[in-house]
Amino acid sequence: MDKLLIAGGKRLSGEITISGAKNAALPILCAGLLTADTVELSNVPNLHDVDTMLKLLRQMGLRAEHLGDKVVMNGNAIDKLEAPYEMVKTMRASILVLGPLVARFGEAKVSLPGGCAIGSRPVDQHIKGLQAMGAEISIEAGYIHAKAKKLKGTRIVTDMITVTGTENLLMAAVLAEGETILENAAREPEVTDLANLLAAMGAKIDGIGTDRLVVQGVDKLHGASHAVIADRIETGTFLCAVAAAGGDVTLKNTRSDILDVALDKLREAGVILTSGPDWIRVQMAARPRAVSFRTTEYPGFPTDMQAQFMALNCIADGSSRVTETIFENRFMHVQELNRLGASIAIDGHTATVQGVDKLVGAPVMATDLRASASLVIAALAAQGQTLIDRIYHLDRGYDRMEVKLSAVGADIQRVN
Ligand SMILES: CC(=O)N[C@H]1[C@@H](OP(=O)(O)OP(=O)(O)OC[C@H]2O[C@@H](n3ccc(=O)[nH]c3=O)[C@H](O)[C@@H]2O)O[C@H](CO)[C@@H](O)[C@@H]1O
Ligand SMILES: C=C(OP(=O)(O)O)C(=O)O
Repeated sequence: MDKLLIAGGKRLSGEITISGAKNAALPILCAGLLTADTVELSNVPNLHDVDTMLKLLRQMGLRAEHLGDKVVMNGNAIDKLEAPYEMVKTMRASILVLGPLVARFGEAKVSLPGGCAIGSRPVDQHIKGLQAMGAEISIEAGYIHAKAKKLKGTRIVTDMITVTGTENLLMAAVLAEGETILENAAREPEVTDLANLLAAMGAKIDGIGTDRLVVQGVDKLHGASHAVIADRIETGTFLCAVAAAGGDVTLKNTRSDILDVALDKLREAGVILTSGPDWIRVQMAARPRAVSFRTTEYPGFPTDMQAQFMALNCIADGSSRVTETIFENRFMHVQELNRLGASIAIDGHTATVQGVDKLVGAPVMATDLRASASLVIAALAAQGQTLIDRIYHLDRGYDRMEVKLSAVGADIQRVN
């Protein structure tokens, strides 16, 4: 099993090119199920989750070629309307085939994802929305069976803001009969990216980028070309890495306007940031100042950046409070950070971090995707060597992270 070996204390300097967003690419690949025509994608990140999604879609009959950052897919021969447990258990985003399959083929059988390291993560809102659109849904032997001759547009108010729930219902609504209104919709840039692709495929969607999506169903969608939006979480992760290790790095092929709150927090921590339309430069020469925050839905502070900022707070001057409001169990990195010498105490949904002068390398274990990223950041700032085990979590969502970090001077290697 691969591990990362990091010798900390190196300043980072140079350029890193940011990949396309995992959380946009995954729903966008599922949108290939919605048409018999060809959809051409660029800026697709090279990630395990993308490979898993392509494997799932291919076994449904989608033809997909994947070369570099390009995917060309065609859905004119879909013949298996099922997402098996073996795949769904390795990637929760597999649930995103549910809406497109029911909308285009009137039927789907998708394994229930179950909980994961960060929370119980039910999909009741996906089911509630499809039922409101007329789908008959039963749960049997761990599978969601959904059937609808033709989905019918309606007004859906989800109980909470859900990212993949909004995406699933949006992909269902574009081929439903009549008007669907999605109230309380997620506004994450990845939802907007999916909506923009659907519009390019002929979907009629008003309110893109807002919390009220109004969709007029069409009989069919056609092919389109689309470049996946930059990964704001990969961007934020490298920004935190430079903030923690010190240095001067320019991130290319990314955007600052989809990371506003995280950038404000970095400035509060003492980081110098400058940006242009497709780049962000990060400079850090001092010890970071501690910053407190609460995770919330976009455009608030992203839960997917919580662990990385926690790592930064570990070596900051002062104490901070970090409150996680989206997932009930997203503090698994705390015990591992404490193994490196951090001083973090958890009380319910809030972690209090007392900044320490130094972290010292140790063997640690990655528990989920962003927890892994936080350990990499802490290891880059720590004295001595850190060995991070179970980095298959990291590979789910980061495109060659160790290669990108080595190129800016980090001492990081992948070992068995
Ligand atoms: C592939 C993808 O895009 N993953 C992202 C997506 O996950 P995901 O879409 O799974 O997260 P949601 O936005 O759905 O979850 C938000 C909250 O709503 C709850 N909930 C959600 C749906 C539902 O039917 N019932 C329910 O109770 C969840 O348990 C959680 O507490 O958004 C999360 C929140 O920004 C991010 O951390 C993930 O990186
Ligand atoms: C939680 C995440 O992803 P997923 O929803 O795929 O588990 C994430 O990207 O941080």
